This record gives sequence, structure tokens and C-alpha cells, in this order.
Amino acid sequence: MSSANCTIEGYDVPSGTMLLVNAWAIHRDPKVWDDATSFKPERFENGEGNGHKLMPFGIGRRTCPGASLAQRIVSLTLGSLIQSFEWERVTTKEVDINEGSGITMPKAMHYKKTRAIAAFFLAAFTKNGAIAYL
Ligand code: HEM
Repeated sequence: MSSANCTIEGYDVPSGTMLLVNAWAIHRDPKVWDDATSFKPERFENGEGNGHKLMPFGIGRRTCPGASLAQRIVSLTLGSLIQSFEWERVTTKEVDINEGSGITMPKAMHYKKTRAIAAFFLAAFTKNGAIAYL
């Protein structure tokens, strides 16, 4: 919410206006990222994500207070899954990762093996115990 009249990129914004940051667009902007829509995790090794280009947890006063916890849990979970299971492709076809519409960005095409994936996670949490220490 703008606390005073201001001008952003030439647009006059009156006080009390609700402003939404389009993080989705910023994260895919070719003016901001090299080869913007390619999945290149290595781009973050050389500090390309520094500054406020990458904001999965928001920024500013209302930034996500769980960011540090979430980053640790996600890496630990992923690392545990990779370490504890043998992984193989079930098809040579590329997985369709197109986005559907919705607030939490659902997939356009759901995974076909949903039940198998659910069973897999259940097994990971119960029998294997590999990530029980989470
Ligand atoms: C990968 C996991 C997570 C993502 C991507 C995420 C992302 C976000 C985003 C984008 C916001 C809004 C920030 C803004 O308005 O600028 C937010 C807010 C918030 N998040 Fe998270 N979050 C995650 C995990 C967590 C966890 C683990 C916790 C708590 C343990 C948490 C607690 C909160 C709270 C309380 C807010 C509201 C903060 C406020 O409005 O002042 N989040 N999160």
C-alpha cells in the first residue's frame, strides 16, 4: 500500500494504492536474466541471483520470516531423497512442466503417477526413516 503520492516508472501512484509486485514476470525477464526461461541452477553459483532479482520469499518489511527455515528444509529433504533412493526415468519423454492457472501455480498437466509418488513419500517417511530426522 503506497503511504504517499509517488511516481514509479512514470506512473503517478496516489497515496493508499495497493501495489502488487509481479515477481513471476521479474523472474522471467530477459532484461534481468541471461537466458531467462532456461532452468540453470548453476547461474546462482556466480552470484547472478544477487540483488533483488530473485525474490521467492518476497522482499522488504513483509518478507517471509520462514525463509531460512524453508531453505534448510528444502535442501535437506532433497539431499535425503537423492541419497536414499535409486532414481531412474520412467519415460524418455520430457516432463511437461507448463503452468496451469491458480494462485499457487499448479501444473497444467498433472503427473500421471500421482499415487506412486504419494506412496513413495509415505515410504520415505515411514519405512526407510531416511528423512525421519527432519
Ligand atoms: C519454500 C517455502 C516458502 C516460500 C517460497 C515462502 C514464500 C513467502 C512469500 C512470497 C511471502 C510473502 C512475502 C511478501 O509479502 O513480500 C511469505 C510470507 C510469509 N511466510 Fe513464507 N514461504 C515459505 C516458507 C515459510 C515457512 C517455513 C514459514 C514459517 C515457518 C513461513 C512463514 C511466512 C509468514 C508468517 C509470512 C507472512 C509475513 C508477513 O506478512 O509479515 N513461510 N512467504
